[in-house]
Amino acid sequence: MNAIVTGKEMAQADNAAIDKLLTSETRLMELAGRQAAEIISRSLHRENGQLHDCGFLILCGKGNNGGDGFVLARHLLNKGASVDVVTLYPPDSLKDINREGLGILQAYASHSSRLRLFATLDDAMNTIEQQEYTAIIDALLGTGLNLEHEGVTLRDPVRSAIELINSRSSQNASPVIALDLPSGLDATTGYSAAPTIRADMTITMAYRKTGFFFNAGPELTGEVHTAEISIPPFLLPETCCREIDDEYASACFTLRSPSSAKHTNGKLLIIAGSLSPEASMTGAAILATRAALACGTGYVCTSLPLEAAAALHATAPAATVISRKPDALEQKIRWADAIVLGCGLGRTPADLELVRRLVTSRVFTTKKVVLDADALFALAESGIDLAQSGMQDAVLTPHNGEFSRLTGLAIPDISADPIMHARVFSRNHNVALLLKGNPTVISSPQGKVHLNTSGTEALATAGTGDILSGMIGALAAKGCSTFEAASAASWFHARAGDLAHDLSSLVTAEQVVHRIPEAISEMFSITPDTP
Ligand SMILES: NC(=O)C1=CN([C@@H]2O[C@H](COP(=O)(O)OP(=O)(O)OC[C@H]3O[C@@H](n4cnc5c(N)ncnc54)[C@H](O)[C@@H]3O)[C@@H](O)[C@H]2O)[C@@H](O)CC1
Ligand SMILES: Nc1ncnc2c1ncn2[C@@H]1O[C@H](COP(=O)(O)OP(=O)(O)O)[C@@H](O)[C@H]1O
Ligand SMILES: [K+]
Repeated sequence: MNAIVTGKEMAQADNAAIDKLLTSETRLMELAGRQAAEIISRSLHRENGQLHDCGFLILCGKGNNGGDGFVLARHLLNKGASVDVVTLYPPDSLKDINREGLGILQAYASHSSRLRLFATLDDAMNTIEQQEYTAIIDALLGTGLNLEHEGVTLRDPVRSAIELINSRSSQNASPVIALDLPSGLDATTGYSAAPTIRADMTITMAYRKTGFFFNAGPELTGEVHTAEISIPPFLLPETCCREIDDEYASACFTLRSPSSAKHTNGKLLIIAGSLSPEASMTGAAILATRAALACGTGYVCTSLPLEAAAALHATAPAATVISRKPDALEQKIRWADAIVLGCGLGRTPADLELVRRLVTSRVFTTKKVVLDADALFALAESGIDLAQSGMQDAVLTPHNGEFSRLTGLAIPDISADPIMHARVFSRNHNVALLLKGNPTVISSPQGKVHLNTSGTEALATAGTGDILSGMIGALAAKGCSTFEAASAASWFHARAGDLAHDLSSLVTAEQVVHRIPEAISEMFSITPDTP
């Protein structure tokens, strides 16, 4: 799984490369600029990587991001391009490494007419206005910018440079390439300053940054390429965020062994669905049950009001049904390898009491447990502290609204930094958390965080959350921890959504369930029977 890092983690890894691997900062910067030139020439589809017919404008700030820009300028020149470089700050305000980078360019300028150096934006304006560029390169700010909140105003000369780049790009269609990240974007949170570069392409150093996935990040980075600059993954903290991929998801999925039996292939209890004279939420139980069966679970038993049993049997005949009677439930809880609690359970006092009783009983808390929907509502209402109740391996699967109710945090605060909030919640309550969204964040009590960046608005329809709960329960029943099950299931769930319909706007929860076998079997090169 690829790492996705915060600004701080990236700076720590940069420092570790320098301190522990004895890689000089100059070498890292050289690799950054050189790799960026390679990526640019590849993306322009140039033969032999030569750029003789290309012209670039590079605007450089005073930090190391600007230093990357000086190195890039040199490598673009070496490939035959013409390059205009604007330095926004006087050389004596630059750090040694960046002054050296600029010094090399100044020496180049005395030999090459293809390089023009401008000491200020004003000096460059006339030239820039008359010139068509193959691309404009933003080397103004990188991971050195930290924003307290969205919309912090930047000062000149950076502000004018960003405004110039954005307006040039909208007038002349000169594509904008951001080095490391679009200037003005906070690498960690995805907050954007006023103004922030709107890039067509971002060439990020070593690892993608968490800010690319949240807040303004997704709209501003354009296509993201990662430049390999010799900062190996072992320099990253164990707990840094990882992106779930097909390899991870399939490693978490256990195929049945030839000698297996139904009771060794995962026994899952789903306590879901409700029926009253006023309303029915039987569908939630049916979707969760069908999703669990579609994941190849050996045995699925669903507890729901018995009047609804016929409806469940009509679409999931392989599942057994039990009532909500305490004795029957307790017996099945003992039997189960994993339990899903909450989808469409209801919010009556009796439902709240059921959840309270279960999450405080040892027979339940020692199982792998998935708590979703109305179980989360009941937890919030009862104020039960899960850390106290001693859940041994549980995952909660809220969307932002449910998480807000559970934590008292405002929804905008949650969406501003979901990774941080998920991490804190998991640690404080000793449970895994799957915070739904695009992307979905999954955190473990030990501080690990996975991001599921796959999936689209195909899943933005009622019932897909019930399906996800059933899938998590299935993978947990088959052997994964709830953290692994939540991570892998969210990936397969998203894939099933992708496969459900050519037009994502028309996807229904039913179609997602139908596609689960295909989403899983394509990982194992098995052709599923068409449902
Ligand atoms: N060893 C390293 O540290 C490496 C760093 N690299 C590059 O270095 C970048 C990070 O370099 P730096 O830490 O020097 O930081 P930056 O280059 O991102 O910029 C920091 C500079 O921006 C200014 N600044 C901060 N907040 C500002 C604001 N609100 N308005 C205007 N100016 C502001 C600061 O005065 C500082 O001089 C990375 O993004 C990457 O491009 C790469 O060269 C790879 C190796
Ligand atoms: N725009 C989107 N892009 C990707 N995934 C989405 C999007 N909208 C919703 N989802 C996913 O769909 C599921 C919806 O779950 P939930 O809100 O609990 O639905 P319900 O309660 O109706 O079943 C979650 O897994 C969520 O991450
Ligand atoms: K930049």
